[in-house]
Amino acid sequence: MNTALAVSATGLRKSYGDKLVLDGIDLRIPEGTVFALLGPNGAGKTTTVQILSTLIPADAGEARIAGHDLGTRSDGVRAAIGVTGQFSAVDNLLTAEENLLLMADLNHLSRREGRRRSTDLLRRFDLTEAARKPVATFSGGMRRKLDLAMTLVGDPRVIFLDEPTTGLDPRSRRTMWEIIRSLVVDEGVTIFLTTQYLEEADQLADRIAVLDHGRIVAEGTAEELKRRIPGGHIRLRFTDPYALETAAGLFASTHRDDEALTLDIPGDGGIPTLRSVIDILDGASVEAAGLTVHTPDLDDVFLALTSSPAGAR
Ligand SMILES: Nc1ncnc2c1ncn2[C@@H]1O[C@H](COP(=O)(O)OP(=O)(O)OP(=O)(O)O)[C@@H](O)[C@H]1O
Repeated sequence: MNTALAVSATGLRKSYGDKLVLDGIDLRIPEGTVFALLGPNGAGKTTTVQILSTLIPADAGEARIAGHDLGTRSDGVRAAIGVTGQFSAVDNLLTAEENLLLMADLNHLSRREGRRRSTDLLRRFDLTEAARKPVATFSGGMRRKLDLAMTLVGDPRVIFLDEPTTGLDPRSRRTMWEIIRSLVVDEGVTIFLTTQYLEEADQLADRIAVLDHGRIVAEGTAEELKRRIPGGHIRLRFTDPYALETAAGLFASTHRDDEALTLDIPGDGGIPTLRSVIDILDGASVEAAGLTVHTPDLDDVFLALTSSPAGAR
């Protein structure tokens, strides 16, 4: 029954001059999930976030965020969302605590409530020790954490994270991932994430949309996307060469490895394909010792679906 949508959009379009940046974007993001908008540089990710977070108007299309219409209730949208982006709101000259208290003021929290939230968030983001230090002395990872903590002061239901881990080292990236996951699991917030990192989308997102030249060229779970492109296969393992030989004769196109006693059959890892492979083996009374499904990784998906290769950036 969990069908409430945190974000829904139809036909979002945006041009700058005669450059078409978004060419009709449709989105449906259920509450309490992580959605990743994945795309190469210039695909239109930031523009999408800017429109959905009321920073810029769309030329056409409709959207509802946390139940509020973007066109007619932008104040309601703003009250329900948090945005952390490539241009962070963190003030370098202030301390972490001062930044948080400033946010509390901007959100009209009482002094007492502001202090309480700020102490809470510093603890939760492991910034208590650094609370009284100027942000100018912070590492990139600490700064990102503070940026997200500042967004949380307003208790948003939908959080837009525009490339939240770009430039972070692997350890800081993992810390951010854990924080993002805990926001969804513990508080049921909805995360709208943009990223150029396939691994990030794979790790975090319930659903991924691939944006290219202002259009969504594919959407699904990471597994669904991986299954959509060629390169996937089902690998059968046998214990004797005779079984391998017999099995190889049963399928039209295969790749066999006589030393490893394996046979690769091209195809997706969907249930119907698996069932038909097993049925064919059963029909010929050939017994396989093991079966594994190999799907291409998201890198393959990205390269296959986007016209400007990820590696060329
Ligand atoms: N204010 C603007 N005026 C003119 N063109 C713009 C403006 N903002 C964005 N664009 C253009 O729109 C296209 C999409 O930009 P956008 O920032 O949304 O892409 P992106 O997918 O977020 O890329 P990146 O990963 O580099 O941030 C780009 O070609 C960009 O040059």
